[in-house]
Amino acid sequence: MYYCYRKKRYIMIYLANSREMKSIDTYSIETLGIPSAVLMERAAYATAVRICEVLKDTEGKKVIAVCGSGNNGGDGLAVVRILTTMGVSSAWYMAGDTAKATKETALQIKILENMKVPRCRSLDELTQADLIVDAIFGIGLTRPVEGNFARTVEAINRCRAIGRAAVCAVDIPSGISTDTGQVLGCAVEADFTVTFGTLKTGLVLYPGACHSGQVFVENIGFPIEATDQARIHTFAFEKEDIVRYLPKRQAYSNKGSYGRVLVIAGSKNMAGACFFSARAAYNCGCGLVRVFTVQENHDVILEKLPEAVLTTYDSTLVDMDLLDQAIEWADSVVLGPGLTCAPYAVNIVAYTLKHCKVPLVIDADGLNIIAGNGSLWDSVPQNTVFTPHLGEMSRLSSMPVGQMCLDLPKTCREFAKNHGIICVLKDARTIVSDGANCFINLSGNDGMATGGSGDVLSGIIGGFLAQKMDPLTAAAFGCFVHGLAGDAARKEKGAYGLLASDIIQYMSKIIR
Ligand SMILES: NC(=O)C1=CN([C@@H]2O[C@H](COP(=O)(O)OP(=O)(O)OC[C@H]3O[C@@H](n4cnc5c(N)ncnc54)[C@H](OP(=O)(O)O)[C@@H]3O)[C@@H](O)[C@H]2O)[C@@H](O)CC1
Ligand SMILES: Nc1ncnc2c1ncn2[C@@H]1O[C@H](COP(=O)(O)OP(=O)(O)O)[C@@H](O)[C@H]1O
Ligand SMILES: [K+]
Repeated sequence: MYYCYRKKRYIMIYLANSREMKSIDTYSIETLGIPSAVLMERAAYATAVRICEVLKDTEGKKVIAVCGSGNNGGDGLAVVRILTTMGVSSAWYMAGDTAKATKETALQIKILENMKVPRCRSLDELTQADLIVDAIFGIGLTRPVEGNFARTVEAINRCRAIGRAAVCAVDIPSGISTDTGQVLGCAVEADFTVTFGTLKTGLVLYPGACHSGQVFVENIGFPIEATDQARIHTFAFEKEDIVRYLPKRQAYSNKGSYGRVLVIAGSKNMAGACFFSARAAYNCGCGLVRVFTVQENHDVILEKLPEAVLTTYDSTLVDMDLLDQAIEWADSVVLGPGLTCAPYAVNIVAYTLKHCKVPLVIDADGLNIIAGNGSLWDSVPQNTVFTPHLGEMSRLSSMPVGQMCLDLPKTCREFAKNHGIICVLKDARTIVSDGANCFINLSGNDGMATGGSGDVLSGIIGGFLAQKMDPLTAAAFGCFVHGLAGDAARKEKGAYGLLASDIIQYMSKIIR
């Protein structure tokens, strides 16, 4: 859960990487002249207040800050001073070399020494803490945590694991990469994180999100122009964005006003994929859905989704004129769920890629067919939305999954840029990119790791495309709505019993 002070300042949530965050810092300090000590004081005060809230009754409780020699350490030291002045028993431990302290951090050390605030000299003393402030590394972490630093991180994690102390991370848990959320060597596991100015990508991407606990985003006085000039390029939707982005309904309208989606999906014994995709397209408001599928699925689709228009084909002899008419009819096309990779399906995909002039979503076997037939790339229309999960992405890009996971936003952005498409890289935190900007989806849950869940997503994106949403927004907003519906379904049904059909059912609670 993310608490942002920034309400109404921007549409959507901004997610900074370390370069962008440093640019905000530097611009505020060097160009606008805000003293760095002022920012540090506000950061520390906000953290101290959150710590008091979490501890509730601070009487008899002890806080120890573990500090590095960079400005993250300076924040931790200032927290100790502020808590001390609030009457909270506090102490500090230097994990970094004091000789290397930045001038801001050196100043904080001097003040604590002047105030005679107790300094811990051994990691063993951490066991006396009720709450440990992790201020070893913030956005300045540049390499894996090793040696004494690693031992310090492990000592903090041990105190937390035995239930001795809660842990508050300052800005980001030490050891987590601000850019990728990866653990660099080892990382602190926090109960909560107080971060400054804006959310960081590393706080929401896994495994960083698991290490961060609850995240509080605090305003420490960065002016808006400092954020603007940093040109942050990663965003996330929040619930308030639903009404802003949802296609408007008009009283003076008819089903022709809300677009027609063609779902080219399903195969023998795979009727569910086209049903899920088509039903989800209807549920996000589009006017008409046509399903183009094998004749074996005729009865089941008519029974399960009588609202759909149906065109069926004989897979032993696909009538391309029928496909052509269906494509001509559509305002958007969803291609691939449950299609199989049989030769007839390859022909369908090749034909659709060549002749489709409306926005296109390619999912599942549509992706596998392109991965297995490289020449098809030549006919992929610009701005087509690709929705691979990690396995499909690995087949498409020939990159091992492990390598992709080291930097999912980069993998997604570069793939989109290289192919001129919109990439929806599906995972526990789905990333969407057009090659320049990135969206990280913050909705959804592990209950959605269930068959058919991805088919639902392709239908939602197709439905928004048919309603004239631009492809990047349709893809990113589609993921957000999909995840919110999954969250609503989980709330009532739990994670274990959650089915793809529940996601569809709960969509109408999210968009109304
Ligand atoms: N600017 C401001 O005024 C404000 C900043 N703020 C706060 O400052 C934080 C950023 O501070 P920062 O830039 O000083 O970096 P920080 O995260 O403390 O670490 C840098 C130190 O770590 C070292 N180091 C890195 N990796 C290492 C490793 N693996 N193993 C060992 N050493 C390693 C690195 O050493 P070096 O690479 O130079 O050898 C350097 O000494 C930010 O997160 C926020 O909390 C707020 O108060 C708002 C105002
Ligand atoms: N742990 C999770 N947290 C959030 N979303 C998830 C999680 N696991 C799966 N999902 C979502 O569920 C969907 C699964 O899609 P996909 O793997 O294509 O499923 P299928 O092929 O069964 O339809 C994706 O949108 C993915 O982001
Ligand atoms: K930290």
